[in-house]
Amino acid sequence: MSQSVFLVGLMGAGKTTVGRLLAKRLQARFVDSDHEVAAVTGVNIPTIFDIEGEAGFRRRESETIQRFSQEGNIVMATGGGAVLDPDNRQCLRNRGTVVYLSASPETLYERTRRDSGRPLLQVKDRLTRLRELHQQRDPFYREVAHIIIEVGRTSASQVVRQILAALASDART
Ligand SMILES: Nc1ncnc2c1ncn2[C@@H]1O[C@H](COP(=O)(O)OP(=O)(O)O)[C@@H](O)[C@H]1O
Ligand SMILES: O=C(O)C1=C[C@@H](OP(=O)(O)O)[C@@H](O)[C@H](O)C1
Ligand SMILES: [Mg+2]
Repeated sequence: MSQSVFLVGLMGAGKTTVGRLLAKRLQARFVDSDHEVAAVTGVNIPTIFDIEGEAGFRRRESETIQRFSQEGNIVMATGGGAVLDPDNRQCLRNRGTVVYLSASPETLYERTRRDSGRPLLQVKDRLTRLRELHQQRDPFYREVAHIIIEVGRTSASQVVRQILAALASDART
C-alpha cells in the first residue's frame, strides 16, 4: 500500500486503538497526531490546553496533520477535532483514504468513562457534551470521509477487518 489511511471520528471512537492495529496489518507506519503534538511540546494534551488554549493546540494539530499527511504509506489517527479546520479536511481528503469511525454518543460515553486526558470532556455532563460534539462534527466527518464504518458493538479487530475489506474495494488504494 502506498496510499495513506487517515482515521477520523469523535473521542472514544477507537482511532488510536484501531489505527495501531491497522498499521500493523498494512505494514505501514502508525502516527497518532495527539502523540506527535505531545512529543514536540514535551507535555501532555491537557497541559497544552492549559497553557496555549484550544486555539494553540489546534495550530499544533494542523501543523502535524500537514506534515505527516505528505508521507505515503502511513496510518494516521487524527484527534477528534481535526476536521473542524477546512484546510485539514482538504489535506486529509486529497492525500489519502479517510475512514470515519462512526459511533453513537452513548457508545462514546461508555468508552471515555475512565479518561482524564481529554480536556473537552472534563465537564459535569459528559453525555450532553458528546451529543453536542456529535451534532456539530458528524457532518464534517461525513464530508471528509471516503469510507464510513459504524463501530457500535464491534471489537477493534473486527473494525480493522471491516476497514481492510472496504480498502480492498476502494479505487484509491
Ligand atoms: N471497537 C472497540 N470496542 C470496544 N472498546 C474500544 C474499541 N475501540 C477502542 N476502544 C476503547 O475505547 C477507548 C477509546 O479508544 P481510543 O482508541 O483512545 O479512541 P480515540 O483515539 O478515537 O479517541 C479505549 O479505552 C479503547 O480501549
Ligand atoms: O475531539 C477533540 O477535539 C479532541 C480529541 C482528542 O483526541 P481523540 O479523538 O483521539 O480522543 C484530542 O485531540 C484533544 O483532546 C481534542
Ligand atoms: Mg486518539
